[in-house]
Amino acid sequence: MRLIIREDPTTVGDYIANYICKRINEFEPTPQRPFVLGLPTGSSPIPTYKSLIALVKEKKLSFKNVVTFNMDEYVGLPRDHPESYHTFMFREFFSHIDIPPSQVNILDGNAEDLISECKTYENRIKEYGGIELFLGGIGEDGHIAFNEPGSSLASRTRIKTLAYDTILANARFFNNDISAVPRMALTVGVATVLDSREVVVVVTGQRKALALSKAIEDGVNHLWTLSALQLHPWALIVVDEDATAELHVKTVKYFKSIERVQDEVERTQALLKARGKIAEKQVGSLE
Ligand SMILES: N[C@@H]1[C@@H](O)[C@H](O)[C@@H](COP(=O)(O)O)O[C@@H]1O
Repeated sequence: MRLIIREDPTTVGDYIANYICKRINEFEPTPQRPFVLGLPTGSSPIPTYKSLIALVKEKKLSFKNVVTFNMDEYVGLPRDHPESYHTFMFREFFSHIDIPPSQVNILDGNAEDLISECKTYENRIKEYGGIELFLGGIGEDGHIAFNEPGSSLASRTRIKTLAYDTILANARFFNNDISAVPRMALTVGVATVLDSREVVVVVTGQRKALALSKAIEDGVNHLWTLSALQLHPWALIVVDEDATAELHVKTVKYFKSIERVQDEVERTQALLKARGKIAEKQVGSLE
């Protein structure tokens, strides 16, 4: 697992957006072979979405051949409710980029048969060959998507009853009216996230600090479902300084040193590649 620390939520968003942009462009998606991207809601990914929108406007990135799968959706909230995740995603992201709406997948929390909705969602992900990169956010109790404490680490897309702490935390989006917050949600499971080829998680703010320390300094534990990322071969967590408040100083120093060494390796590789190209050109001009 890699941990990248940036100054504040804006620089975290810029880092993740550039990272995703690079991955999509390197993948060279086509209509036959789209890039499959998992996406979260919440306030934490908003700076990332803003930065991705800017990259699309600057023509550095296109979502024409990207297929998305959202992590979760409330049960019973009308689709056009201002706080449904469907409304959130179009308001904050999809309406501002060039993705065809037919390539957007969001769980339907109003489906007649919620169990079959969840099964179909898992199958649709499989039909696309799995998720290439899952971007996630976390709750204060360390939940990823809506995988509340105690969720099975082998869980799949399903109906989940929300923890009272999550209902309290999300009341801010419902005029602080706790009774207006839905009690249930549909969510991808921990195993659905772990199945993705790459997972990137955004964690910002001091209120997430305990969850971050539990997830990376303690062992794998279903009470902090983000900790399951320790089992993933390609996981990256991008955080701001505030979110590191509960980490040991040595943990922060360790991950910063890894980033420095990684940068050095990448600079050297770029230099060697550039020299190789120069050499190739010289050979070419002698021929
Ligand atoms: N189901 C969502 C999570 O997927 C999200 O990560 C979390 C964090 O929200 P915020 O970023 O606003 O703190 O909110 C909800 O619980």
